[in-house]
Amino acid sequence: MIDSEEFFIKLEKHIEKGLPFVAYRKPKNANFHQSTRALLQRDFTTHKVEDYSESGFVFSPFNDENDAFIVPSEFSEEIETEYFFEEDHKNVKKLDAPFPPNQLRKQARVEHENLVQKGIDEIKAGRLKKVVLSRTESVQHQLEVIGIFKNMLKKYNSAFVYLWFHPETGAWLGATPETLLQVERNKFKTMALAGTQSFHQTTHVEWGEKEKDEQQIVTDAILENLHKFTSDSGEITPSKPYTSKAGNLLHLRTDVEGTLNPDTADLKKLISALHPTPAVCGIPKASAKKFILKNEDYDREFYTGYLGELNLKTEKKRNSNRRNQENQAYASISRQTSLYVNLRCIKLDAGIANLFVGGGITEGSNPSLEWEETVNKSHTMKAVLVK
Ligand SMILES: C=C(O[C@@H]1C=C(C(=O)O)C=C[C@H]1O)C(=O)O
Repeated sequence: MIDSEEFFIKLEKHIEKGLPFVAYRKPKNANFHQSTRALLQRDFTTHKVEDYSESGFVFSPFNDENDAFIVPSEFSEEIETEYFFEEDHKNVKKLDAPFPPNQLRKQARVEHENLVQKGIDEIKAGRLKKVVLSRTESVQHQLEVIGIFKNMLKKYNSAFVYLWFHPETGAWLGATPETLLQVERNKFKTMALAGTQSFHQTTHVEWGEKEKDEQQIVTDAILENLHKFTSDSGEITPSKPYTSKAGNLLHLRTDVEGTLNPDTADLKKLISALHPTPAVCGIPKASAKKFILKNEDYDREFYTGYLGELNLKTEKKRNSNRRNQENQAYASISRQTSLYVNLRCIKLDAGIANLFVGGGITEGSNPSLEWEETVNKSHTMKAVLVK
């Protein structure tokens, strides 16, 4: 553990040199704050994931035909610090004023509503059941990259917050509420996250039939996709759907966990069975992906891809509430995979921040409300671009 000043100086030096690195913090767990960690690669070599036996931090695009990058532990310095604030409970301010002029927004609105309508038509024609459609928005920002990252760490305790830099991908930052997959030994966890509404001081809210249906579709698809990895000797248990807060938004969420059948569970196959999930792509997966690649008029790149620790050596902290014998087990070293879906993210270009926002479309979707949802989602990122 180093102090946070030294931690951020090390990141800055890496940025100056243009070397690949990642800094990140996992979501707060039952009020227990996670430390902020970084993997700082020592040289300029580009490493790609080959067979998912690698150890390090992976950064994978939406389109899984393209390569996934990795900052390997083997060639990196690992550092860790404590850096957190109790700001998460506050509402994220709506920041419409300083951002793009109305003219631009009108055009963007029409374009996004047309795209959503196209998706609805495709669903009504019976060719798709659900499709997630998105757009990008470019805004100017005044803060340098570490300042934006610190803002994310301050504001979003319950998200997975990261800053990724690689000379081949550029700088990306995000605060995502969505787990793709966590695996430790033969235990796994994932979630079905879909349905969105604004947060107004309470998480005790009602959900409409459209949101409940949409979220159930995602849960069912995840359970079905995982079945072959858990059947026979493994098991899988979904929670009841519940409301989960993410910045200024609420989502409907089901946690799924279980044990894997060691004969069929292979990390590469498991990831490709899940990614891209119906929470960011659609159903059926292949046709939804095709529709997205053809009809969205920009390249998602790493937005709605996944990222996180891959087979990373982790020393479990002792838990003083447990009996001695169990403490022994909890102090052991294991390999952990902790992957998140790359949502609520920003790609930085000199002076410009490109934001990415989307939403799930089903037969009952309304284009104008879908536009509003993307505007609400964009506040998560806009709020960290200002002082
Ligand atoms: C696609 C995004 O979010 C996804 C879509 C959601 C929805 O349609 O309600 C909710 C959470 C995410 O699974 C995004 O944030 O860009």
